[in-house]
Amino acid sequence: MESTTTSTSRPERPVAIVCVGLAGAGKTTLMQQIYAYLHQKKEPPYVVNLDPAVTNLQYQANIDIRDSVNYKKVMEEYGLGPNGGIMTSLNLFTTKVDQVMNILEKRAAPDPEKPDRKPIKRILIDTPGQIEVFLWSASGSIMLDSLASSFPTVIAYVIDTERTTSTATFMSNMLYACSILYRTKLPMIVVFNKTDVKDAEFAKKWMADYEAFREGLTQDENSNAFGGVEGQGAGTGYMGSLIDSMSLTLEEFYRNLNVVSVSALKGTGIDKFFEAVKEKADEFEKYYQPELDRRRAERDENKKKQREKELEKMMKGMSMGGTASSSLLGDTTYKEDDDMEPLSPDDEAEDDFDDEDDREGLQARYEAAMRDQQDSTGADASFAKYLHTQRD
Ligand SMILES: Nc1nc2c(ncn2[C@@H]2O[C@H](COP(=O)(O)OP(=O)(O)OP(=O)(O)O)[C@@H](O)[C@H]2O)c(=O)[nH]1
Repeated sequence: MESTTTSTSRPERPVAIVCVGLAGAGKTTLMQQIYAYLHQKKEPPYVVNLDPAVTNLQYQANIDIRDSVNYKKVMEEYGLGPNGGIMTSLNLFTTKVDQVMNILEKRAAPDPEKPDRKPIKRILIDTPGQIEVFLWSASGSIMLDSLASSFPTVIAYVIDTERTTSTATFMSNMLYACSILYRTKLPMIVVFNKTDVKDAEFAKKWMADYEAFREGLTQDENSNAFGGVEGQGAGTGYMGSLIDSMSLTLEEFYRNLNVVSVSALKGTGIDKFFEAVKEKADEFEKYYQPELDRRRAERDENKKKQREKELEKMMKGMSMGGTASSSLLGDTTYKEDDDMEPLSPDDEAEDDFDDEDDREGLQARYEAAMRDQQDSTGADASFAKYLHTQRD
């Protein structure tokens, strides 16, 4: 990957690790293992649990969505099913995202009042197993955007290795990972978990060598894994040729991933996991941060233009031409350290406007995220429709 912009040098920031994966892949067990590992190294992480439906957390979360939202009550009150309940709970929690970010930012910096307390180095985020509810919802976007705007953020996509041994399930998992990458635009680590039950070497080989994957595919076709008539291979052959071409298409995607094998249960592979986190966090600073900065500058510029337009409209409404009105203003430039006059009642009104602006900020981010969802591809649009039915 070539970087076009150089990242500005920043003080070292904690890395946020967001654990995502299908239900039962082992996210919570991995979080628990990482938590124990970091405590042992005397570098305790800051932990955020975003799974409102989890019943038994094996680690101590610093911020827990369940403290703010009662998922069961949300389901009852809004007459929702489990997925709708999780999504609504996340939406409700998102209204607190600014508070959460404030806390994280405070904990990431040294506290002069508590010189013994070391700034955190890692933030761990556990997410619901209903992966789409988190990643494809407005609240998921807001949370990830907020995290990535303050910290290098890495996605750890956890896979149950034992359940991905056929070429078809493997490909489904990789396509899922690919869609997460497109959705989040964040660096990703693929974590093959449960390697105490099934070694992940076969999967790593499939990702590194197309011929090896092709061989696995032929074996699956010959063993009738795609539902053809016994002894006659893979039915129409459609599945086999689709998986084959997908594998070629994904070669570029595989090249930019870090892949690690762990057993969250036994605690193996955790060192390698942290090496991958370090690599991806560096990649974030080098390649993703400049892009984020560029997008932020573009957004600010658009906002400024919009304000200028509104101002011009307002001036026209007051029958004051742009030039005439600007000539009524002195050419004083205010600086941050200029002495401030006491606030007049008018100024106070303006201050209220700023507060209002802040409140509208969250609303605007919701709307932008929703728009984003609807502006996407056809599949995305049908998903948005699904989400609407969930909300209704
Ligand atoms: N053998 C083995 N079992 C594991 C491993 N990691 C997790 N498990 C088991 O897999 C099951 C699911 O683990 P969880 O950590 O709850 O999975 P999750 O992804 O958080 O599940 P959801 O909360 O439903 O999304 C549990 O029974 C774990 O004990 C592993 O490395 N090896």
